[in-house]
Amino acid sequence: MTALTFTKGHGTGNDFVLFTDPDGEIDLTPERIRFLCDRRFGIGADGVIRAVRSRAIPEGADILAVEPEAEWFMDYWNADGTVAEMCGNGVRVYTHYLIAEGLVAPEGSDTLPLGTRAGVRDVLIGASGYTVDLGRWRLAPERLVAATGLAVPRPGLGIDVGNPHVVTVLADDAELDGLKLVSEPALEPAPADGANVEFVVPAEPLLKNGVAHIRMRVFERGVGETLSCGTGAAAAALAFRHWGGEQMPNSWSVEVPGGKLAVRMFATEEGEHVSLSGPAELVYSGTVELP
Ligand SMILES: N[C@@H](CCC[C@H](N)C(=O)O)C(=O)O
Repeated sequence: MTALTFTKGHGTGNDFVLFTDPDGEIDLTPERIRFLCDRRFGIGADGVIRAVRSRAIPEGADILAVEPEAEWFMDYWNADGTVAEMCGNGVRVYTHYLIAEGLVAPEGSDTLPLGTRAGVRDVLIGASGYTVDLGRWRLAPERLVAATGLAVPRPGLGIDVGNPHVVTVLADDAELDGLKLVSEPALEPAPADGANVEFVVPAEPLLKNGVAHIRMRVFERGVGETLSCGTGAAAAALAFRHWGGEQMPNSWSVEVPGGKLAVRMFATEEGEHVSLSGPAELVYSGTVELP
């Protein structure tokens, strides 16, 4: 048995167990992750985030070659014990945790570079929350999406923001609210590594003060339906803008069951980036015996 000191946190209801293992000494197994995320037999969370120094794990070597300042790596695991490349809500909560634990001490509205399996991600620390630059995004293949509550499969647009997403637009609020996301939506053709699946509808009105407003529900790869998915919100806004064409803005507000997230697309020298802003909360800390 190993005693683990953890903190529970969330970003718009997407919840995580976080702990510090600077030198990567804890043997993290899928079984241990499933235990930590179990809402009845463990702590309960959508995912686990280990704070580990980039130099302490193999994936960190590539990170440090690109950005020597990225001292900390977000070792993110889904509740089913699989690892994922990126977590948009998780990276904000992770930043908040690193600051609260005194592991980083950024000044004022500084930017913190963090290692992730999707590469280096810069987090801007603001007075009212965190903004993460999710980097470049790309279109991925279209797929048919079948889910309980949908009479017929719908076309879904593939979007990669470091991790894979398929976004489907539904007719209206009633159709979105009528979905039963108790089992994994079926994708045709099935992506080899799976995907997070987002269902979106426009809000009424869609455009307000130059910002486009949409509502979203999500079935996360390796988790199930969650109250929010940050990278999913970015993918949903990107897909909607793709469908909407030139008249669509670059500022988006995405309402999820757990709150609201802001997404912005902006030009950089290497191509268009997408950013995600939202809250991050730490709720409680404790100790648990790992099996
Ligand atoms: N909740 C996250 C995404 C977590 C990873 C995802 N389930 C995957 O497997 O890609 C977010 O806020 O982005």
